[in-house]
Amino acid sequence: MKPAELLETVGGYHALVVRSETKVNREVIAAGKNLQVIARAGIGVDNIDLDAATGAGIAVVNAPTGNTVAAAEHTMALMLALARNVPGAHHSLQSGEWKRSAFMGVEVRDKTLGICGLGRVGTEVARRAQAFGMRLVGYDPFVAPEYARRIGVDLLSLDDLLAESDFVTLHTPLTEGTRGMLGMRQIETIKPGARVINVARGELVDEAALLAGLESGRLSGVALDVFSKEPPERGPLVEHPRAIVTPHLGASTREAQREVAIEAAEQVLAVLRGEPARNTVNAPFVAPEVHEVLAPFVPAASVVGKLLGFLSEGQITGITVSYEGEIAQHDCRMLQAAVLAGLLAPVSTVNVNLINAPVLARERGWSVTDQSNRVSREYASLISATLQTANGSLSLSATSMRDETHIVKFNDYWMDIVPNTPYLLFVDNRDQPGSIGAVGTIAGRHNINISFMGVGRIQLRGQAMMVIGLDDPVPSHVMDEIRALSHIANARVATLAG
Ligand SMILES: NC(=O)c1ccc[n+]([C@@H]2O[C@H](COP(=O)([O-])OP(=O)(O)OC[C@H]3O[C@@H](n4cnc5c(N)ncnc54)[C@H](O)[C@@H]3O)[C@@H](O)[C@H]2O)c1
Ligand SMILES: O=C(O)[C@H](O)COP(=O)(O)O
Repeated sequence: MKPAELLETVGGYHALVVRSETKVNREVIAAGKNLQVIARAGIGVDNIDLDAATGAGIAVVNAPTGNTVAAAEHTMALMLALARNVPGAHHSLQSGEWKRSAFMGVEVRDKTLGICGLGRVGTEVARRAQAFGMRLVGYDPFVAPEYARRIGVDLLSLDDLLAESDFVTLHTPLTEGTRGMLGMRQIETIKPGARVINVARGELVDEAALLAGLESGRLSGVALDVFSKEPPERGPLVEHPRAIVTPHLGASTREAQREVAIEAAEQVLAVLRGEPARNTVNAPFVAPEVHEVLAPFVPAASVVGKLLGFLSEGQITGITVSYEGEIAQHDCRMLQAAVLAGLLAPVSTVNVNLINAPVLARERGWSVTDQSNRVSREYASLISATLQTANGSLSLSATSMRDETHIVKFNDYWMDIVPNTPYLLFVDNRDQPGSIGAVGTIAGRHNINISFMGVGRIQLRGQAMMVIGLDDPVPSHVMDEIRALSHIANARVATLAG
């Protein structure tokens, strides 16, 4: 689709699947009112505005393994084409010439191949280059020397790699640390006669420096599959007789496209079903076995957040979420996000979910902290949150039993209520005969149906917390009537419906 057509169409869809050419910018994301997931049928997500997607609560997933071999094979194709001048010789013969001496090549055997980035593609390139009898050196500060040794690569600094390599191939992602990693200084000091291959990202190299290297003769050749601007302008680099260029074909094999399509589609389905997707780029990955343990606590976490929001008074400054028991054995960021989403959804105009809730909380300047305790004395698993506000703090704890959320503690009051009514009335009262009846009488007089009631008290005839499940809303004048009762210190209503 052309950008204008995409903008016009995207609003009608829940999922968008793209390759690198489609720019999923802020405008597209804003127009994608129903989008829940953007899938990149490939690796690089530099064409997707991740901040905008995260802010809008849209999951971004990629397919990082399906095209690895295709990219590695294209690298080998370009390396051999550079060594043997294949495109130039082909072009010459097709234009009627028979020039054998003009296309004298070099062998790759016994040559040094410098691999920058020893990830998936870099590793596959190393395996294949070994079969050609090449000496392998690598630059990747993020892999262990033991790993490099296992794949037959000697780790070097970038400068040493450039000084020793006959062929240099780039396989890093584009990051602020890798942008322009082959610049003017590197090309000026690279081993004389070196050949450079880039099947990763155009911005990793300074294209003017490459051209200068070709023109000065420092570089014997360059092979580029990717460009800082795609398609690139025609010009001296793209048209240089010792440059081989392909239009971003690294992943373009039938096999790779089938694999990345499957990888992307499976994850789109997972996100739409509310299950964890393997390669979510803008949210923490939750392994299926961990998801199984944590998922039942998501509704409990969300109710805790929602109730705290309704019950809090005064400016919110921060929140502490704690996990006890079995859930605390796992990475609980998903539950923290559920508490925050529960808290933020009723007061936000944007769709709040597990993806954007932490970002939205940060944007409000809240301090969000976590605590884990693998031992829970009262429940197999317990999730609690304490909200810090300008007026003090407020805490709630919940668990999940028999597929139901149970609110089991409000501040210091232990209780056990299942919040399955549209409204919950929290009443701080003095524990004395007639106090429950008085509240019930007011509700009855105003035709407000009570579904259940629970009481938590610290000591007999002391302060107590009454929690009443209601089927009907409580108008403000009725709340005033309840608050006016002599034994009532405060009363607050929370809406759970919707
Ligand atoms: N041309 C194509 O069609 C095509 C196809 C597939 C992949 N790619 C590109 O190839 C690149 C590699 O993909 P991959 O799947 O191997 O990624 P990967 O994440 O598996 O590996 C990248 C490696 O780069 C290393 N790295 C990160 N920062 C570095 C730095 N500053 N210096 C040195 N090393 C650094 C990482 O430690 C990692 O080992 C990506 O840019 C990807 O987008 C292009
Ligand atoms: O990042 C990638 O996966 C590659 O650059 C391939 O991009 P493509 O899907 O547009 O071919």
